[in-house]
Amino acid sequence: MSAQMNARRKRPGKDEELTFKERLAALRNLPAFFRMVWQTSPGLTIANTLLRVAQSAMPLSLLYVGKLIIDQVVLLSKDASHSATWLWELVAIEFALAIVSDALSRAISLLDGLLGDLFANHTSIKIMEHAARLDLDQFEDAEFYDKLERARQQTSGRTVLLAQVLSQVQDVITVAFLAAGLMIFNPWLILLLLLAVVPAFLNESHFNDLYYKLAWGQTSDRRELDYIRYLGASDETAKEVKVFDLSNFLIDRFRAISDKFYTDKKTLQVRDSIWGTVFAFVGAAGYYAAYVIIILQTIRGRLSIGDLAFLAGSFRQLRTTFQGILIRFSSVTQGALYLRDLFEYFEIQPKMVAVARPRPFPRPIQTGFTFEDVGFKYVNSDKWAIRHLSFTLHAGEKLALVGENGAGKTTLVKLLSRLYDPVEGRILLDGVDLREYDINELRTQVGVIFQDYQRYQMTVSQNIAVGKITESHNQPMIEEAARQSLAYPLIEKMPHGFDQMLGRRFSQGVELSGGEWQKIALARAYMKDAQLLILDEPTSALDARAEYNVFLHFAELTRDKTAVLISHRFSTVRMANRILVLERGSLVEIGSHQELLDKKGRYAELFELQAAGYK
Ligand SMILES: Nc1ncnc2c1ncn2[C@@H]1O[C@H](COP(=O)(O)OP(=O)(O)OP(=O)(O)O)[C@@H](O)[C@H]1O
Repeated sequence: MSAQMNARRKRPGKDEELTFKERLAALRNLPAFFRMVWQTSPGLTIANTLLRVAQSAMPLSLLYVGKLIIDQVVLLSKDASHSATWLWELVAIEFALAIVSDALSRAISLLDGLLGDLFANHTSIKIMEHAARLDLDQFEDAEFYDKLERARQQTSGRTVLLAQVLSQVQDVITVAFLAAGLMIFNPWLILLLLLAVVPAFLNESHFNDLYYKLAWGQTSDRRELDYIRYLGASDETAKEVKVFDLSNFLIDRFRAISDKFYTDKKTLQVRDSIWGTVFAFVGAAGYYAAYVIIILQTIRGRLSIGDLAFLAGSFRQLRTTFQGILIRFSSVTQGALYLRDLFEYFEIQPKMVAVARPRPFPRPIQTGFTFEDVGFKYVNSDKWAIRHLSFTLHAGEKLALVGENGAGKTTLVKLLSRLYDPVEGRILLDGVDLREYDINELRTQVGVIFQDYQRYQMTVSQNIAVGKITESHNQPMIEEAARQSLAYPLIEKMPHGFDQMLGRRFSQGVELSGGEWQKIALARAYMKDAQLLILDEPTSALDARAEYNVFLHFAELTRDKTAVLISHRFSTVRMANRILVLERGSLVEIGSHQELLDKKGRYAELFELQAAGYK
């Protein structure tokens, strides 16, 4: 079983209980979380902390000044000759404290907001940076996707966690201040306080576990829900949804999943609110018991009226703050559990490790690429996509790959460009394993345009520049690439030329035909000065004449380069020096067009088949 599967088994399942210990263990993620917050902005983090410490002293100060005011008022009401100066000074102090406290809360919530936004951006960037380091096959794993999804959710959810943890620290200090005040008058009140809040906390904590487990178990369904929502309401899918009349099918599926989400959550929410009410009652009983004690002591003359107001106020405030802390503890640990998902995602390491001392890429390539008994299967499949494949792609050669759908042509190309490494055998470049070369250098020296290339909803220039993004400001180079791919005349006719926005997603974007998109995408191949150029059916949407011209041009432009092209059109394929025929992942024939025709084998058969279609 894979390490990932093992990791999954350890996670709380439907029947497993998330223990208190596990919750505490999740708190271990907090230091790493704070490191990330600190990296986001040291200045804002310090300012936020200082303001919160100042704010935590406010409740006790306000209550105490309030007590002094009441005592003064009582004194003055009994003895009118007493000076009132101290009373008015106290009122002025309370007024000042109230203003400062209000200003502090506003400043804190401002800093929370700013820090939260910066943190969300910082985390999103880290998630993207990490995704860029991972291997392609990791993206093809559903479990990986779930992790990525949960990590992605962290970015906004965790800004709340940040405010919660900081408020928690602030409230703990507030409680310490208030409790100290209470202890001085009557330590027993603290015991009553615990009785009033602990049961409510345990209840809250229990339900938070259940909410977390519910959300955890729903991750992959939630992904499906997002996908259906996208299919049902997106410019890219609208055409097919209409033509195939899919909307009801999609809506029914959406309703089925979302109804289940709703029912599961509703059951939990109803139980939560019933128990919450019961424990709120217990809490209120604790508070009023304490109130009665304080009142009795005041009647007996042991406490002044000011003391009564101070203690009752302190107790009430302590109860709310303490309850807040305990309840928040539960959501902080829950947040920390989600953090575990984020850090688990960051822990996923690419399997294609770079060699310690990579070899420089040969310039120029001497002998070429040799496949030695290469076998490959995708992680999510038991079937060999390629098996026992041996051949050499000679330096400077133009090789065409031919084979029926699913024969393994694209897979071969992905292996050549090291998107994957072979599972069996090896691929050599000038006699040395491809894995020994620097992967980044390899990527600059091998240019590939895939059949499912991306149609970026960006400008024409940007769409071409993705071929070599470091040259995105090199307009002459971009225009030259467009000339070479024969896209130039098309771009010239666009209202904004190279600055034309493509696609329908953004305003003023124009949509292109399939063939027009291909010409633009092809220009990416010419952005790189790569030694090996691979075109994987990037011309399938071009009409026959356009494809012929593109390849004629391609052959001319790559005269001293090595090239691999995949096409289902034999008029194009025959331009190659040699043709490799693949069938179910294995090589069946290799040779020039004429040699293969003379051989009257698989190639000749496929060629005749196509020729007959044109007759
Ligand atoms: N990402 C993937 N995960 C699992 N299996 C895959 C994946 N990509 C391709 N395959 C499988 O590998 C085999 C070879 O696919 P490949 O895309 O290389 O074929 P191809 O010759 O390029 O086909 P086509 O002419 O249709 O583009 C197929 O059986 C396909 O189902």
